[in-house]
Amino acid sequence: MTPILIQNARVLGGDPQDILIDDGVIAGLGAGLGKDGATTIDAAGLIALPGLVDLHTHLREPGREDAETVETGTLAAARGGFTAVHAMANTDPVADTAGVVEQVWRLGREAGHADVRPVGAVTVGLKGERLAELGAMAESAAGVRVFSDDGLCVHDAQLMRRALEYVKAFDGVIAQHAQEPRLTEGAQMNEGELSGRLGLRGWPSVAEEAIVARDVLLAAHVGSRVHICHLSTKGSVEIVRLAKERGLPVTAEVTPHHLLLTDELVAGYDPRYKVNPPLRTADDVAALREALADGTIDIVATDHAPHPVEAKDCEWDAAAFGMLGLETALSVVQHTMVDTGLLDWAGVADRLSFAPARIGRCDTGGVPHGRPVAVGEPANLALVDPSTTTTIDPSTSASLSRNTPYEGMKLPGTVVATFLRGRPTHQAHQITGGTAGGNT
Ligand SMILES: NC(=O)N[C@@H](CC(=O)O)C(=O)O
Ligand SMILES: [Zn+2]
Ligand SMILES: [Zn+2]
Repeated sequence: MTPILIQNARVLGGDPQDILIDDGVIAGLGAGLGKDGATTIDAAGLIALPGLVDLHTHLREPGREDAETVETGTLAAARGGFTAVHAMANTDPVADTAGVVEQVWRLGREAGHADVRPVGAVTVGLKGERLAELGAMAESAAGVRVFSDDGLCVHDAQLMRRALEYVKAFDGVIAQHAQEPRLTEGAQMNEGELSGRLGLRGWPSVAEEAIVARDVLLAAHVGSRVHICHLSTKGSVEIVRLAKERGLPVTAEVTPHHLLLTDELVAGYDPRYKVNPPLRTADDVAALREALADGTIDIVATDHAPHPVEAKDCEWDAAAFGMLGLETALSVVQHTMVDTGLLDWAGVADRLSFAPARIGRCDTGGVPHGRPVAVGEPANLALVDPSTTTTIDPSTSASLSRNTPYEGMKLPGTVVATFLRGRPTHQAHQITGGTAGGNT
């Protein structure tokens, strides 16, 4: 492959530098680099970030290839600046065996748009009755380290304890969808004054917080890692903050939509805003932003949840829960965190690349992600233009689904290019500008 010389990129938002990519790795970093025969990219004004890592993606394959496939979902990932995604286990069949996780992992390799790290189910068939073959999934070619029944909560405390104990042996983590099922039967939106007015069954904050509190205590008791999926309430933030002050082994994620959108949007009964956990109040949003800024919440994870048109183009009650997220995540984070002064680009690199790779244990080993932008590291990179504004148009999405809540919204920032081990997996437009050194 021809070497690539990225010129004058602001690495993690710092001073402009050149990045030389050769043979899939970062071969040079500094001002005024030259390389005969390299393809050059003028990156003046662009931010260079480590390739983003999503700890929470629904790719829908196998089983719901009408909503998304590994191919289309990872293409959406590349467009969003991601070089690795963790594919949730709530597929059909469920990813609860070494065979299924290896199949998903292999499909990712074949597509080649982003590395796919399968998440293994905690319980057989997501039924919450007995543990799946966690060890076999960990030892499989997919090397699973993250286990989750996401979509459903592992609500049986004894099963949760056993799962936490089991994954300790291979440094795995249980990613919990924190939802007390008895407190959320038939729930349709955030419980509050508005749910009463709209006549929709409420999903109370305490249903999340009760599980977060329990699992933090269980993880402490067992000495094993728990990760909280899509944290959505101020109360959950307070519990995680307290747990971290005590040094307990807990990490947490927030989605882009919970950083931006509130339950007020539900007033029009538009199922685009139907998601689990539900959109909460402005007070919750403020607490989530603050927690992401101060590190109480470790990462942003998209919870990219594609659904076919018929699952969303219907009455609120009948509609599916979930929103697209991969292609818009960075723009929403820029809008809510960077442009508000809460986080700088180095912070964005941490919350969307370094930290998720550490939690998913893909920061070391054969094809590492979330590595520093430094000489000798794999050239997994995203180039971002923060000065642009785009009106979100679902018809241009790489996803097979269209259920974005941002349709028509103006959001800042464009992912101009993404590189996976030096190979461009996305280019917003032709960015290469000829050949460096000598004749062009
Ligand atoms: N977030 C959602 O509303 N839906 C997810 C499941 C989940 O993440 O809990 C899905 O699989 O569609
Ligand atoms: Zn979930
Ligand atoms: Zn999910």
